[in-house]
Amino acid sequence: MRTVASSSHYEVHGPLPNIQTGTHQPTHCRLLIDAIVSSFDKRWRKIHGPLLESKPTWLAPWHSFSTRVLETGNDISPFEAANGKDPWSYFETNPGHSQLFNDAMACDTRLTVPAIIKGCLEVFDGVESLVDVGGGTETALSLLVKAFPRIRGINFDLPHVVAVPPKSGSIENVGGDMFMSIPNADAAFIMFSTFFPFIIWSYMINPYSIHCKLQWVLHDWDDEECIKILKKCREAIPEDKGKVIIVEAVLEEDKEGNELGFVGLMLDMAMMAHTDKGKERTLKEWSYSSTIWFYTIQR
Ligand SMILES: C[S@@+](CC[C@H](N)C(=O)[O-])C[C@H]1O[C@@H](n2cnc3c(N)ncnc32)[C@H](O)[C@@H]1O
Repeated sequence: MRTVASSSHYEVHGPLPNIQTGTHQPTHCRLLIDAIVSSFDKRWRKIHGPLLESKPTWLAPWHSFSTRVLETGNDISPFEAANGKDPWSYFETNPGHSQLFNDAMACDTRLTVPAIIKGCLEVFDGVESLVDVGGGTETALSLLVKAFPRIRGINFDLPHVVAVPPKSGSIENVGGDMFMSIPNADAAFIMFSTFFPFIIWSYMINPYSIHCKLQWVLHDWDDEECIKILKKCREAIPEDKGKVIIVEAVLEEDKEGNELGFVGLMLDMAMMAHTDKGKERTLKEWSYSSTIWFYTIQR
């Protein structure tokens, strides 16, 4: 077992069996986030998630949720059925709601990125430039660049998201569509804000040069769409080195009574309500890739 982090806040467990990678030995560390969880109640009041979740726009999809579940071949998400557009198009024409969504994402990010920095420090070894794919309003990158001042950060998101005034002068903001093209960088990061448990996948091409980051983005999309996004990430990073870091929730199978199992299921339902084909995935579903270096961080 390789120890990634050990402190009073984090407990490191051994590797999971049956996870194979190509050339690199997988590392699996479970980190207990006591500090964050214990302060959660206090922070909750400052978290924008409940504000977002209680908005009529966000609540309406749940009223047609059963139709989505019961009717096969129903490809329009309850969000689109209720609001006439998919969330990303809706946000484009509703700046107030867009800001609320981005603030909610940023709140989650402020909880999880410090845990990533503390628990998975070596993932960022040797990283010189990092593009945060679907990075929202640059919260994750601000924290990462502060922790690793050598990193040149590129925050990449839809044009209307990066059009809001940047938080930090040190991060480059680029607007675009990740299905078309992703700005070149040493590393890409994909994260779609959510609560624990989450998983960091580090697609290893070269262990010392990280090139792409995706944080909580892939759970918005089905497998085919994820493959398209990942191919664009591959094009964005240098051929001979670099990696894509993916931060996502992981559903746990066969864990009856797991107190946080319900959180994953709740997120899975939220994806069903708010996105066309998004879903949370189990460890088995994430394990299809052949060369993975990964960590899970879990309460
Ligand atoms: C759930 S948010 C995650 C934000 C951020 N990664 C975080 O963890 O807080 C998903 C992000 O993907 C962005 N997004 C959706 N479709 C996109 C596209 N086609 N190209 C680029 N970004 C996109 C959204 O605007 C949003 O900021």
